[in-house]
Amino acid sequence: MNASGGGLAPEVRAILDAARERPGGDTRLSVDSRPFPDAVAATADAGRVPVIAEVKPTSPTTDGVRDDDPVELAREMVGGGATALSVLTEPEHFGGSTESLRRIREAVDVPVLRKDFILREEQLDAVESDLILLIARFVGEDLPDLVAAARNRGFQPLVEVHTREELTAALAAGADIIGVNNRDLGKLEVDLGTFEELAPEAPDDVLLVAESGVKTTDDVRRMREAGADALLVGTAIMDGDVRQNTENLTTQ
Ligand SMILES: O=P(O)(O)OC[C@@H](O)[C@@H](O)c1c[nH]c2ccccc12
Repeated sequence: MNASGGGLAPEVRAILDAARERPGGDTRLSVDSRPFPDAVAATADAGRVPVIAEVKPTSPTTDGVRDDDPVELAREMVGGGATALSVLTEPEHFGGSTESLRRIREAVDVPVLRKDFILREEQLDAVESDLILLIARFVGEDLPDLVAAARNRGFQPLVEVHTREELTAALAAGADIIGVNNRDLGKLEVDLGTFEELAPEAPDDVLLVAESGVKTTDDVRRMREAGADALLVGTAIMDGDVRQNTENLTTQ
């Protein structure tokens, strides 16, 4: 299944339709990016859990909108020990903006991931970030070209997969940072077993991120035992005291 949208939840289809229309930047970016693998290694060496904390004001699977200043949320996440931040820039379904990302990246010194639904090369040029998300299912056969286009601009691509076939495609495209999304974009249901199933299939030199559905320190332990080098956590951090939530999940 690729960008045609077949087999997807209606919410996800709407997100993709909007993403297809979104313009890119006018000039090709050249980013001086903060190395994510070094940040992960430094956190692990310090005996903490590498967590990418996600600034996600809302989502199709969340009730309500969190309208605190995104920069303030980002600072609290870093204060709570986040190794990196993920910032939604999708405006219509996640309450994100490229402006939030720009301000956050200026305010913190950890690597920042741009979370959006990139489908075309020019969309990489909308705003600078350190990491950029490419979703294997949505970009289909364009994945190798987009990975190369992202790297040529200085971004570190994080390729998101959910199935064995997508993992194979990500590896063939040369991805070295791979996120396994525990959420099935067909039904929007979360199963931490997805990461457990796919992680053993990835070579050791790939940096593996467990994405979605991590709520408790038991979930953290489970994903780490299954081979997660880092965890991407949104909802469980955004819900309540952001700094405290981050601290709880980064302390092992
Ligand atoms: O809120 P959660 O369950 O902790 O999930 C975070 C993150 O993995 C999720 O927001 C996500 C994973 N892949 C995405 C792609 C686009 C937008 C959002 C996402």
